[in-house]
Amino acid sequence: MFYLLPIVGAVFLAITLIRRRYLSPISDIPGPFLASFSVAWQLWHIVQGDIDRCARRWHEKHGAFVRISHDEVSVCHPDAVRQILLNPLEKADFYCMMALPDYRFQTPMSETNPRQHVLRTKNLAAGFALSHIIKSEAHVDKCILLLKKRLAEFSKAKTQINLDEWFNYMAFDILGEVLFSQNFGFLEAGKDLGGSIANSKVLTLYVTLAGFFQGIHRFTLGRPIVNDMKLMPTQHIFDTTLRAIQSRQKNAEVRKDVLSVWLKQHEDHPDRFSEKELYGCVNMTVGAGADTVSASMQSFFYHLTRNPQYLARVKQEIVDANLTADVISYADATQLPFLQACIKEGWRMFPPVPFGLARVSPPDGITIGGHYFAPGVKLSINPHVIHYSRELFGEDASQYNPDRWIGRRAKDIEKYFIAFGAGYNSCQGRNIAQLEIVKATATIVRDFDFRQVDPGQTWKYEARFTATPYEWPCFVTEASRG
Ligand code: HEM
Repeated sequence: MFYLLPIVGAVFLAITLIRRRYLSPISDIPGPFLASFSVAWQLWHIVQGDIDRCARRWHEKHGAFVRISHDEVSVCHPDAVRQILLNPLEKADFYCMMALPDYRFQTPMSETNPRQHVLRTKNLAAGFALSHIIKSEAHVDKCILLLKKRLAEFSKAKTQINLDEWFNYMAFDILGEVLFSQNFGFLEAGKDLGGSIANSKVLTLYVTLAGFFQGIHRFTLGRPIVNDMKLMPTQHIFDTTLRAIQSRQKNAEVRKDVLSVWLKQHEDHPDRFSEKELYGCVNMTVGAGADTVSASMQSFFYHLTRNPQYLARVKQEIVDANLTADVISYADATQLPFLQACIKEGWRMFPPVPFGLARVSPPDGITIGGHYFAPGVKLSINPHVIHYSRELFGEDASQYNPDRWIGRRAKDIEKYFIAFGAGYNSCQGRNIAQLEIVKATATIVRDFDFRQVDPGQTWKYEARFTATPYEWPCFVTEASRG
């Protein structure tokens, strides 16, 4: 009898593959061959780290819709953001993987139901509000000052610097100040303490891949016991968070930081905001808030270094505004329209989340651009693909041009700018990101000049759920301030 098993298995597999390829409601959508019956195409390009560029090439060839797996269509259409992200559609089950370190630690990010998501988000809203975050501005300044000190040291020593590392240290330390009233000490030490940064790269790869195999994940590394015994190979980032919380408990100078607001929320509503959820949310924030900021800072300087005409304009704008404080204030920096345009163009050219934000077609299905998608089909929007669309951003979509964000044209393209996502699931840390990025870019572009060691070298990066460039070493010099 057992000899029949392989035959039954092979027949079952063949039927599944044929059904997926020829009889699925998305069989008519063009796409890579492997994607027509499996998730193999996505997995391969996640491992390769080029899923953003590959998806873009397929869209350039086939237009608005590309089938990127047996049950998922990548969409790049003028109505896509409005109909997919701004509509309260369920998120794809991929997001369940975002409960970290394991499923007991649910967060808004891991919540796929839009109504439940709104409830979970409410617990965090007061902590993430700009009116609250801005109270930490002086402590953000401390970190930027320390970064400036380090850059000045590199300038004097005339040694090359890897900006990916230093911007990551800054972002981590600022997160520490804003969340826990104390930085992590990365800028002071000048190194990746405890391997947290290196580790978060491994975690991103693991989470992005395991999102497709959650059953296996839950029975293996996602089991609570694995986490409780600290066997998770990507444990460092959680340990970093836990250590920060523990050291905060002993800190006599704790301010009204983000954690204090969330702890109060937990005390007031332990039923709807459990201790596990609180810890999950802190993990989520630490995990989401460093490499994305490093990527943004790098994109700003990388593109300006290669476009000296825009660099000169941004510097002149700061000179004209007569901003002389050691660290430019948020209020002042947000009054610099060309600086803002350069930051935004940096995000457009390099969205730190260059991955398909996947939602599920609702019970009645959905029609986009005249094409009907049956209930249950996954529809995803990749910020990289959207941002490089000539149809949406114009013929010069692949060129760095901050001027596109100034004047009348800006309003037309604003609705397609999705570096922070859009709708109910959009980035909750945006205020923190903007506060630090606006201040740090304004201050550093005024006070330093960067020159690539090899000006012809393009940076490298691997696109997974997030992406952070590396390998474009620079020399830094202190700029004269007139
Ligand atoms: C420029 C830097 C950043 C960019 C471009 C960015 C972008 C994004 C994107 C695209 C999403 C997911 C949207 C989706 O899946 O539909 C997201 C989610 C999120 N981000 Fe950010 N992010 C940045 C910085 C930060 C920072 C600094 C923090 C925290 C301090 C943060 C916290 C979060 C959180 C908590 C979520 C989950 C939102 C939810 O599910 O409700 N992000 N971010």
